[in-house]
Amino acid sequence: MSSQASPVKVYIRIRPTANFAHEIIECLPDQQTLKVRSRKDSKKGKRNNQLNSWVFQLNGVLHNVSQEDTYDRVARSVVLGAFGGYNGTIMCFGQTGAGKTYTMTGAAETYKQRGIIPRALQEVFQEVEQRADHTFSVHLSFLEIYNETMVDLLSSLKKGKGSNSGVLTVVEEPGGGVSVKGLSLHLVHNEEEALNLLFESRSRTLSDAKYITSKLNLVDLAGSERLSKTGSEGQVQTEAMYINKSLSFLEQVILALADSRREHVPFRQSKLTHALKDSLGGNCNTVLVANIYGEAAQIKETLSTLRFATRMKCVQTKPSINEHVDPVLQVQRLQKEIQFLREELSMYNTLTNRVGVSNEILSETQVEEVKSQVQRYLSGLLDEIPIVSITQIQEVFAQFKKVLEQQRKLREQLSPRNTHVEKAINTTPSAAGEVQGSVCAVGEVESCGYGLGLANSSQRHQRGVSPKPSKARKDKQISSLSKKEGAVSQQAVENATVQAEQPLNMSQSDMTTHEPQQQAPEEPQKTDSPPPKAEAFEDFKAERGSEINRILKENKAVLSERTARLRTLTDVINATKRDLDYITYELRQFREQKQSQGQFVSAEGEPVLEEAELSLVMQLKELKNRYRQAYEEFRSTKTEVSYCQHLVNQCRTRLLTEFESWYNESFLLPDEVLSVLETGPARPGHIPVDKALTLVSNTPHVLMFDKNKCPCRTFTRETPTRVVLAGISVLT
Ligand SMILES: Nc1ncnc2c1ncn2[C@@H]1O[C@H](COP(=O)(O)OP(=O)(O)OP(=O)(O)O)[C@@H](O)[C@H]1O
Repeated sequence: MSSQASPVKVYIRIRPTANFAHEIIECLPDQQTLKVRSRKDSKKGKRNNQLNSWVFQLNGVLHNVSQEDTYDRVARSVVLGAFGGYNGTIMCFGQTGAGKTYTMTGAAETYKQRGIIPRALQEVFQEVEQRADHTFSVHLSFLEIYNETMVDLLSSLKKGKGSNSGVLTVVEEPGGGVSVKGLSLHLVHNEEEALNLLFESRSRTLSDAKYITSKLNLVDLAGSERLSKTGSEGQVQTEAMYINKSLSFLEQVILALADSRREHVPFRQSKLTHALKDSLGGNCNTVLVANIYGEAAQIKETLSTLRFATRMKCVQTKPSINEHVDPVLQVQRLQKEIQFLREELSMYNTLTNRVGVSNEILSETQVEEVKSQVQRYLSGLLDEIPIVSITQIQEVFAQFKKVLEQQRKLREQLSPRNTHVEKAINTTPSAAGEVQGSVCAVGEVESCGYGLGLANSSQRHQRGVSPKPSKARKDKQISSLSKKEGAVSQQAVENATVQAEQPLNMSQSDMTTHEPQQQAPEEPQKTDSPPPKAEAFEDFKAERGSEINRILKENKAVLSERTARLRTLTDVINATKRDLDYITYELRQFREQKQSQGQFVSAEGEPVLEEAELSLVMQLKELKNRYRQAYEEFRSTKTEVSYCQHLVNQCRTRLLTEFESWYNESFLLPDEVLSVLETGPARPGHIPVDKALTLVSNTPHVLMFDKNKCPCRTFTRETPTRVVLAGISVLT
């Protein structure tokens, strides 16, 4: 597919600060220009009052811009582009601590401050729902590039496609794209599942003769700190060097791409540039967010980030639709179309009051209805079985055959089990049973927005697959349908409630049972016995841990509020469902009665809808609307509850972890370790006691707690580069 060159879009995001350097950095009102003024370097001790100034023209300057607006301006079009078959990459670049993770992932503490990745996932699944006429599949991968090693952060999860638990390698694809061989792909069906994968560690997809695929790369790059500034040594220095090296390779690639005279672009120099090859130089809508500090002390890093951002603006990519042709999917598409036309026809029959006329394969409910008619006919309760369609006649014969078959078996069998069979034959389905079955079908609102009197496609009788489902299986299906698609289970709501309301009081058992990975190791003996943990925890919550404790409480309050809303919605849905069932039953009774009396027709021979029937139909419509709305709100609230639940868990874990470290440092660590901690660059309050104790024999300056709390990274100096890949396939 032909494509036009399009420059990479570049945004600057400034981390909020109370010390914003207004005299140095100026954001112009067009929200696209940044002016930076700086005094020239003094050379050889001479004073230099000359000013340098630079103007950076970008696609947007995000200064004091919320997470929501950042997503709207930076990411939305790229994410939606993926639905049109365009690959997309959104990445953050910038100095350590300038806000890359905040922009990509968001603050761990609040739902409102979630970043581009969770919002992109939410948008993806909202779109999937809205585009009911397409078939989608979404896969998720999570890749970390660290010291030139690629790590699959979801490799431990089962059911991942493509994982080979071996070394990951970047491979060039025939079409010019790249992919990471061995990286596991996880099929996700909804936002909740996707977020769970993300929280646990932290695409490519399907569908028509013409189907499109796209992948979204959401990249949180490592910090671009200058090595000299980190003052690091040993292991940390090695890591920082790797990170600097891969970022400088990135810069080289950008330089080469921005220079039209350069023929060779050194993509293969590092894993990062190789993996991002099609994002930087290929078929992709690419957006860069350059994160900077607004403070005078960071001006050198800021300038270097801004220069990188400007160069990136010169890079052109060629986004094009990834369209493919698949004959198997062509068949699927036609089947879908037939299904759609059948539904349309059935809808037409219902609206024109051609009651019972059906041109499609009978649903489970309709089969049950025919069965009941046959049984009533055989027992003399019904004089004749009205003929409405070919498929219905076939089913009538099938039911007769079934009865004959059962009678034959009955005659053959002499064992006491016969009574069972006999019972089964003579038992007509109870009225309640019938209502229940039909209600499930009618209560479910069709995704295309109508479907009066239609069962959901998943509930339809699939004769080709299973012509005669057993009674037991049918019962099971019916009950599971009523649970799954009709009434909303209280269990999910209750689970959330339990979690939301769980108080966080510390006892010794809390520390060991809830957070086994943070379990305090054997405590060293100090001469002064430390205070009881429960007591110390209360002090900690009131002082050092007050902020995170406050956030935890806030999140719990939000969680409780959303859970309560979920409960209310559950009640509304269940009540609406009951009403739906009742009205459906009434309508059916009414129609059956009407049919037995003969139909009213107009002068033109059209069936006439009586007032009572019309009223029932209108009520049904109104109830379906109400049901659909409540159900939609229920689903989004459920996702929100699940997200808030994760936040509460994270805060709880953080509070406990920080308390553990604080307790260890305050009461358990030997003085020599504490003095090392005071002089080294380790962040206070974050050193697990067992690790800290090894300080005595190690180089002191290599400690830094990784803010993402990845257990294997406790002592990494920098955050590694992380890439979330969401692959989307669309059957058009
Ligand atoms: N726009 C913002 N609004 C509010 N807080 C922010 C913003 N940007 C960054 N922060 C805060 O600044 C701190 C550092 O940000 P963050 O961890 O995102 O930096 P980073 O660039 O990812 O650093 P690293 O290179 O170490 O990964 C975090 O506490 C974050 O919440």
